[in-house]
Amino acid sequence: MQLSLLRGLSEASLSFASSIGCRTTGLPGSTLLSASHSSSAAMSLLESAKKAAAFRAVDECVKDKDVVGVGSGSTVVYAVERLAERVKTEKLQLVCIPTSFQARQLIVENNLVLGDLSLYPSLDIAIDGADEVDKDFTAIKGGGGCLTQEKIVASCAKRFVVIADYTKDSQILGEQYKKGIPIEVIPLAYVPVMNKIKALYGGNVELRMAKMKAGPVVTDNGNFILDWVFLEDKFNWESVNTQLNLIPGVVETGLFVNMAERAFFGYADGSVKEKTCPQK
Ligand SMILES: O=C(CO)[C@H](O)[C@H](O)COP(=O)(O)O
Repeated sequence: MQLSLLRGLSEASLSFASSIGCRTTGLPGSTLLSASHSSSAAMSLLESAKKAAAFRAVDECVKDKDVVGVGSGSTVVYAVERLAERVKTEKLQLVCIPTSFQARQLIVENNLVLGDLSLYPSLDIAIDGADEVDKDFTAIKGGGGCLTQEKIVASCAKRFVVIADYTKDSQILGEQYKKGIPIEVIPLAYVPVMNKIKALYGGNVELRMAKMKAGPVVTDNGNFILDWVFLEDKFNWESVNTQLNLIPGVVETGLFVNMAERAFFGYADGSVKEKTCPQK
């Protein structure tokens, strides 16, 4: 099946499912059933793609005695699953460094050895998901709000490897991921930071709101997240990242520039597109 068709199927069924979620009365049961079936079919296609990327990356990039940075998000769940399988079957000795509360839980639940940056400040490899990766290997991260710890851990690793499904593989940032650049901020500074970003670069900046709690999302570090939806497509991301980090109150940005060495993009049929950064 063509990729665009797969993506269309996935998006159409997901948006249809969410639209009927608001008005389920009056729809015949069979319509609901088929909508939820096509929605879960699209979901499982994406899950297969994530799993393929994660398994391939762990198999190709992790070796015995590595200190491994464990990223956050739904794709990383499969990477941890594969790490645990390899530890069991191949008796690998690994130490895993988490990038979030979620990653820590995954490491512990999968009986992997948990470390931290004070004990292991130098990592062999960090494996993490991404919201989008452009042709220059610049990545947007932080869709799950864990960008600061993710960037710290990745910066301590000799190799930073991205795992993602095919929908994250773009020519330019913003081509597919429309939610903007996540930026972690100290809570008291969020309005001045929003105003400064808009004055510098235009676009729209929003405070990320929680879904199951009143008020904003609070990060693992006790901070807020801004999402900057940019309008231009010709930014020099290295310079933007530097400038954003100079705004007082900004903790870190979700722009990962010159960090990833390899990217593994999985497809629903189990195949994986591997890319290596030419600059690395
Ligand atoms: O940066 C992240 C969390 O802060 C995630 O890695 C990113 O959002 C991708 O997540 P997923 O694997 O669920 O698509």
